[in-house]
Amino acid sequence: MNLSAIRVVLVATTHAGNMGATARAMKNMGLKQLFLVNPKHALPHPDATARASGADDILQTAQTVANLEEALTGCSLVLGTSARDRQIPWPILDPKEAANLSIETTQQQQQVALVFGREHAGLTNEELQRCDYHVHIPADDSFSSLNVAAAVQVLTYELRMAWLQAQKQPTKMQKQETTLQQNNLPCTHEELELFYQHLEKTLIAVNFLDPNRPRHLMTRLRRLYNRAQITKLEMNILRGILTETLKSTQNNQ
Ligand SMILES: C[S@@+](CC[C@H](N)C(=O)[O-])C[C@H]1O[C@@H](n2cnc3c(N)ncnc32)[C@H](O)[C@@H]1O
Repeated sequence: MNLSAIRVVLVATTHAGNMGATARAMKNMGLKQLFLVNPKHALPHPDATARASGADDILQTAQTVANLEEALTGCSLVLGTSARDRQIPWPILDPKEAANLSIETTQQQQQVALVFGREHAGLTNEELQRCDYHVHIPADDSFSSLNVAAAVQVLTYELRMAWLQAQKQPTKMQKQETTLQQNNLPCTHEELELFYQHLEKTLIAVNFLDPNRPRHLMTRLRRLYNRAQITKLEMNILRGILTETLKSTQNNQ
C-alpha cells in the first residue's frame, strides 16, 4: 500500500502557477508522481516554482508527456475528475469512494492515475471515456467548478485519509491527543495526598482552619474531593489556586 503508486495527471494546463500549486498539494499529502500532458508552459517556470512553495522536488521529477495515453502507461485504475454533469452514463464516485478504491488498488501492487482537466474546458468526452470512473467533488451546484489545484487538494486529502486509515495510523495530531489523554487521567493517590497537605496549609493561613480545633474539616473535605474523581488537569488548577492564595496571604503580612 503506497501513495507513491498513485500519480496525478494534469492535462494541458495553461497556468504554470497551477502546476506549482498542484505539486504543493501533492507533497502535503505524501504523493510524488506528477505527469504533465502537453502543458502550455515548460518547467522550470517562475510561477510554478513560486506556487510550489518548496515542493520543487515534485516539479523537478514531473514527467512531461505528449498525450494522455502516455501518462496512463502502466496504470490499472484511471479516475477522471469532472466538475460538469455530463451526458455520458459513466460510473461516478465521490472523493472518499475514489480514495478508498485507489488505496485498495495500490494494495494489489497496481498503479493508479487521477486525471485533472484544463482550466477553461476540463477534460474532453474522449478523455473522460478513457477513464474507469469519474470523480465529482460535490460542490455547490451554482458554482461547482474548483480551481484545478484545489480539486487536486481535495482528492489527495481523501487519499491520505484513506491511506492512514488502511494503515491504522492516527488521523488526529498525535501530540495533542497524548496531552489531552494525559490531562484527562485521574490524579494519583500521592497527588491527592500532596493536595490535601497544600489545602490544609492554605486553610490555616487564611484562618479558616484552626489546627487546635480542626472539627473534622479536613475529613469532610477529603470525602468531598475524593467523590469528585479529580483529573490531572483539574488538580493543576486546584493547586494553582492554593499557591496563589498562600502567596496573597504572605504578601498581606
Ligand atoms: C476549472 S475546472 C474545469 C472547468 C471546466 N469549465 C469544466 O466544465 O470542466 C479544472 C479541473 O478541475 C477539476 N475540478 C474542478 N471542479 C471539480 C469538481 N467539482 N469535481 C471534480 N473535479 C473538479 C477537474 O479536473 C477539472 O477538469
